[in-house]
Amino acid sequence: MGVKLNSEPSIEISGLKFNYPEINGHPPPGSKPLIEDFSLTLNAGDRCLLVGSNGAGKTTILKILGGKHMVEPHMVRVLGRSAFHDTTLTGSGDLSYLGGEWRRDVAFAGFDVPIQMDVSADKFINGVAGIDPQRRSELIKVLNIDLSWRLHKVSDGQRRRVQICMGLLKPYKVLLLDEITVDLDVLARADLLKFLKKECEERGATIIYATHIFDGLEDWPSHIAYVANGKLQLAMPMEKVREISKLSLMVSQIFFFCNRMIGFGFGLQRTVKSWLRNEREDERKRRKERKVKGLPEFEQPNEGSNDVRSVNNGWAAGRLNSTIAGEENFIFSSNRVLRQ
Ligand SMILES: Nc1ncnc2c1ncn2[C@@H]1O[C@H](COP(=O)(O)OP(=O)(O)OP(=O)(O)O)[C@@H](O)[C@H]1O
Repeated sequence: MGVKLNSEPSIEISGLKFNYPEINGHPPPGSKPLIEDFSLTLNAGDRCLLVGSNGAGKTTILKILGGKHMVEPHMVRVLGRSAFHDTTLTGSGDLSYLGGEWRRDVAFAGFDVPIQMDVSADKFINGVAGIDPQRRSELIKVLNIDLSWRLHKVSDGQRRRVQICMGLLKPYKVLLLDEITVDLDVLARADLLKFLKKECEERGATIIYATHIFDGLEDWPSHIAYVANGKLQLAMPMEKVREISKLSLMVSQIFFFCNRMIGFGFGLQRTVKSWLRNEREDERKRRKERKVKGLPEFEQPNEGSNDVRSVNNGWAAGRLNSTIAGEENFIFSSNRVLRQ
């Protein structure tokens, strides 16, 4: 799949393990890894949707890929390099990460700029040096930005568009998107998705997009990856998903795998919903079984593997690896917390 401009994969995740460390820099002793046995390979031109329920680990995976958390270099390679250890990846703009939570600042070219200050969109966008003027104009058009906007007076969605524009100014090779379209109106979202698809098809960019919003995405991804409880449940080209989905219509009980994809006909949203519903049912069953066994209904954080210290990682506190800034001080998944 994808535009094979380079035989080397753009993204290679092999046997990724990760756990968030505590204040002492280590994960709780004996705790189960949050991300485990995670492997995924994507090539130039691939557009991968990353789906999963709240708390599944999508943001964590994207942050690891964006070099914000340290993992062993062989576990995660972006453009053949370790995102955490090779700071030129983000510095050069080859790797761009746009986070989903509302953030007040934009980090661009190493500077933190408050995006709600009294400054015009023009100054903000045109103030970045070394950008191809044609690309800049195209982005301003795609995101329908009025350069005279004063950023402290515009709406959340308008401010968000300026933020996204800043994040896309450099012609990245790998783009990590963590639900960036929540504030956008339908038209702005559709135009942005179209632009991003073109970037993959024409320039061979690789995009991973974590989202819960499937409207208008039917024809967008080339691949889909479904994550649950930090584990990759499946990852495959969309054609294959469609094939299996069709097949599952004809033969209703093919095998477990297909059951996870059944919708009545292919519908991305329906398909993902059925995965999540199955996951929730499995979880309920597990909880029931635990109760019967006299165990606490919810798994305790330190149940599971014996030694996670060896697989951890550490935390890259304060590193400015993302195009849009913001280190989070919360421990819930990003979509579980209220925005500031
Ligand atoms: N800094 C942190 N320290 C400890 N645990 C964390 C931290 N950040 C997230 N977690 C935990 O990691 C798990 C996965 O969170 P993550 O944000 O990756 O999920 P997600 O799939 O992106 O969810 P959502 O769809 O809600 O955005 C959650 O259980 C969350 O509580």
